[in-house]
Amino acid sequence: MTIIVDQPQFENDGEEQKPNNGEESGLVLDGGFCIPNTNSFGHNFRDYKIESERQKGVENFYRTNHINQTVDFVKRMREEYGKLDKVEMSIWECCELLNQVVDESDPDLDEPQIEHLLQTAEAIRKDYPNQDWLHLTALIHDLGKVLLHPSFGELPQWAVVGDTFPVGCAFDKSIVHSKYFMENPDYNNSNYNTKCGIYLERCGLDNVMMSWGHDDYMYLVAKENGTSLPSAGLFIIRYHSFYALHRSEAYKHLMNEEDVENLKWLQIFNKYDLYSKSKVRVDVENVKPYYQSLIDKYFPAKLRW
Ligand SMILES: O[C@H]1[C@H](O)[C@@H](O)[C@H](O)[C@@H](O)[C@H]1O
Ligand SMILES: [Fe+2]
Ligand SMILES: [Fe+2]
Repeated sequence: MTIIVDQPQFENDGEEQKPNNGEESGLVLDGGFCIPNTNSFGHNFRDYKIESERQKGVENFYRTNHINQTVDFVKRMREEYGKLDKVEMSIWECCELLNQVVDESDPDLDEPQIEHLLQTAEAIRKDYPNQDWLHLTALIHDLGKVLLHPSFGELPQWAVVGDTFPVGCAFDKSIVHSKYFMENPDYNNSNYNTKCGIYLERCGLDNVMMSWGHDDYMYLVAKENGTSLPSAGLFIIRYHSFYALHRSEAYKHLMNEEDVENLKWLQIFNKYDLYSKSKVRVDVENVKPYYQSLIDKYFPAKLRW
């Protein structure tokens, strides 16, 4: 594991970094980051087939998730949490609040959530020192998990964490533990169970309803609070759990051209999100001033959640 945890010295020319697609800038997808062979438990990453107590819990999690994430449920959640009337707090306060929640869907993570945020952000910062928006995106990508906290109504795990997928069209086989979709009421609904379902081909992911969880919620919070993060940053936040798309290439027929461009950044980001989960602790106080400066640049001091 090669994450440098001491505050790295980067030259910052203070210039706004515009995202572009990987091809134009000649970005290499592996940016020098070293992918470890095993997770904190000594297993392969995202191996959902291993026989273990933890995996039983994860499988049970996905069963409930796949049964309950329906078009109706997503509509209700979007409406309720779109009000942003639950809490008022800063981004950093939310990072700290997140330490009080546990993600039961994750077979790889065994650290407090803030460790994961900073490990991801520091690893990506090392390889892409000039893309400050990407560092901040990494820091905040999982903040939507505060939906598990009592001050947000303490939503159940299945409504907050785990991989996401579109609702309103057929569930793809590549989704983790996809057999449990057979028990989802939308599974037999002929409006919802075809390749495009209620959507048009190439309609753009912005027009597609994703299963409700921390991705879509954090996207909404960032957008509605007027963030100046570029569209690629918002795309990463919104679709980082959509493994069926960014790993298995399912649902590509729903993307428009902007999605295709943004997907390149998501695929870069994913490696850091997934493989930086390690026992190497980040010195939070040491790196906080840097991340606070990014928060000040891209967000208001207080946000509505
Ligand atoms: O279990 C994990 C975890 O909940 C992550 O935050 C999410 O982004 C992943 O997609 C999921 O597999
Ligand atoms: Fe996540
Ligand atoms: Fe994450």
